[in-house]
Amino acid sequence: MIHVSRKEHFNAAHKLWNPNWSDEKNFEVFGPCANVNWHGHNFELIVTVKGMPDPETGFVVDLKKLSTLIRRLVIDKVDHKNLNVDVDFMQGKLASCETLVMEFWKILEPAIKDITPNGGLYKLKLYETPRNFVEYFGE
Ligand SMILES: Nc1nc2c(c(=O)[nH]1)N=C([C@H](O)[C@H](O)COP(=O)(O)OP(=O)(O)OP(=O)(O)O)CN2
Repeated sequence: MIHVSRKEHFNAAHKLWNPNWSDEKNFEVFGPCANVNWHGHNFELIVTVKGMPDPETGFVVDLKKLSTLIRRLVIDKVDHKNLNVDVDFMQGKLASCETLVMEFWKILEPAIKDITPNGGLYKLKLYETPRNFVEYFGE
């Protein structure tokens, strides 16, 4: 099995805020990430596909097709957006990295299967800052 990865980039605003809590509790738990007027990040999303190379192309997945798919299905929906306000699949959800990768997985997994006949989505890695990142394997 070979792992093949593509990195994409997006900028987005958000705030960490639990609507079931008081303002005081949100500020206590989330600190500056609960800033009422939002804050932004330069996110990096790394999508890893696992599979066997096709004997006719040598590819596990065509990286150009993978990039086009990630941009169309995910990046175009979140880039230069407010994650809490503008993004349909984040409505009513806490705008953490954990939530984002789980939502990205639901969108990307079936679409990647279609372009990866001998494999599929293996891992999503999302950097929110150069030092904060999460990884998700679909379970
Ligand atoms: N488990 C999670 N914890 C936190 C998340 C998250 O999505 N999941 N998010 C945040 C904030 O949105 C943001 O990432 C905090 O940024 P910051 O602490 O400023 O991160 P830096 O790496 O830039 O900070 P340094 O202190 O300079 O290293 C918080 N927690």
